[in-house]
Amino acid sequence: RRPPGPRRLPFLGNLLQIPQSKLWEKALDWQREYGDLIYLENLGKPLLIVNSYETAVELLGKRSAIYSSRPPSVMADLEGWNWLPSAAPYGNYLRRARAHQHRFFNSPETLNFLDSQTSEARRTVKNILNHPNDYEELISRMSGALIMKNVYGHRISSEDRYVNLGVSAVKYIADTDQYFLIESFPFLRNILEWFPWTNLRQMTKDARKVFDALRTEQHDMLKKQVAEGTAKDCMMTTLIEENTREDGVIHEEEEIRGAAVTVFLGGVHTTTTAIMTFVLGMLKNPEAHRLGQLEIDRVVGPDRLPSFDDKDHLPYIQAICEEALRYGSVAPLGFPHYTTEDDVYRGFGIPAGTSVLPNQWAMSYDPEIHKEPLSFEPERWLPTRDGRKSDNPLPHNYQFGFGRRACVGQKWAENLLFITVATILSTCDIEKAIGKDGEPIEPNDVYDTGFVRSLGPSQCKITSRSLKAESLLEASALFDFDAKGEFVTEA
Ligand code: HEM
Repeated sequence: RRPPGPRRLPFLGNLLQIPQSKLWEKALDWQREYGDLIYLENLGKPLLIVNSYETAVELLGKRSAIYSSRPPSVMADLEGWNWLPSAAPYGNYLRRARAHQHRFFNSPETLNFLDSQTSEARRTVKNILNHPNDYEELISRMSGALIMKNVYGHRISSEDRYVNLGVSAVKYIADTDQYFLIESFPFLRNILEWFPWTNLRQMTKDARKVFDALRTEQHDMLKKQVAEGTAKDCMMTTLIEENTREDGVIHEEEEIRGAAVTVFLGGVHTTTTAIMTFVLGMLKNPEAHRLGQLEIDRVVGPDRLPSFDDKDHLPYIQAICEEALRYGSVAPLGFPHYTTEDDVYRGFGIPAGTSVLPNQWAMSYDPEIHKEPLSFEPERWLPTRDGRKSDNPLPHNYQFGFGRRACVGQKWAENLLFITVATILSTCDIEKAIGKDGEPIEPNDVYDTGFVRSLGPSQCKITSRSLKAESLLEASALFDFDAKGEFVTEA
């Protein structure tokens, strides 16, 4: 007996009922009829959508020994990205690559990149005040610049080759959905490759070039710099230095390469969407904007900019960040997990080879859980006057995935979100723009519907709060700051 779900047709299964986009919304509709587990089959391939946090923790967390693989992908082989650890099946290669990622992103060394996050956030806010209409581009550039600096010690240029490679790579991975026929019937690949109008052969050739360049270029340059003693402090320098044996061979070199590229590909769009959602939230809810500024003024005051040391004293800012993670629901269906053994849950059989999708969007938008889910309300995450806290799981506990595949960059992303939100609120006013008719223009609330959502800019006014704020930002563009907000020199 399979878990409940819409009726399946012979051979096609649920192919005709599965929508082309926003499957997460359809799955929440289905919940009324079938409960929080929805079982589907797509041309014979089993698919399980998990709508509730509790069940996701039960299956993907507590039973992670058998729920932690990724579905095999023919397109990953064809396009040459099957070496990315985030796409790898659960096993030793993945475990070793994740250990390298954790070595840098979740060890005390994490503290080192707090400095660069503070500096880059300040620099970016200063640029936003100079070019408010470009705020989306500047926020995206900030995430990219920081990842490149932290991972490869590379300062990006305005037309950076590696950043452009990253954008193309993410697009190739996201577009693989279009090739579901090849995924379902791998033998078709041989036929379709010869059909000139599918352009498959050329497309996969171009994709391979992109992924090959990502795999080798920065890595090889870093190796050279480490050998010459000119490498900057960053994840790759740390990993290469620590893993180079006496004979010069780098232990687990493939895992180290893969670990770095996945972090680069996984970190930029996701963090950008979370920060863009914060700006949207401020436009949707001016009272939240006002309360955030009041808290910053009380805790930080007008004579300095916020730093990570202030975090524990800024509960309202933290609640704004939680709400940005909920509202943005960056990866609405997470990344697919894949079962490696048969399992039984609540009396239902879940076969080995099932793709399991945690519906992180439903966890954020289920109206049975969140009152008025379409409102941006940081108050949801604050204790009430009598000290009662919300019973709902905090978005940072589910928006970054589950179990042994959970996001390795969570702390990094949460920190960048916090310091950007705090810096913007301490120095800028964000308001709706006024249209020709004299009425405020409603912000852009429509997300792109890829497997990682993105949000374009709104027409809005971003202005400086005071001359003092401007001069503090001006000074930060000239100097770097450490995690306590003290000036430090670049050396
Ligand atoms: C708001 C920002 C972010 C969100 C919402 C997010 C979300 C996620 C989610 C949902 C997954 C899949 C987890 C699963 O399979 O259960 C994931 C995986 C991953 N994320 Fe993030 N992420 C963010 C930022 C970052 C950053 C900044 C980095 C790197 C610095 C990063 C690196 C990764 C990597 C490497 C994986 C693959 C893990 C694996 O397959 O083993 N992410 N992320």
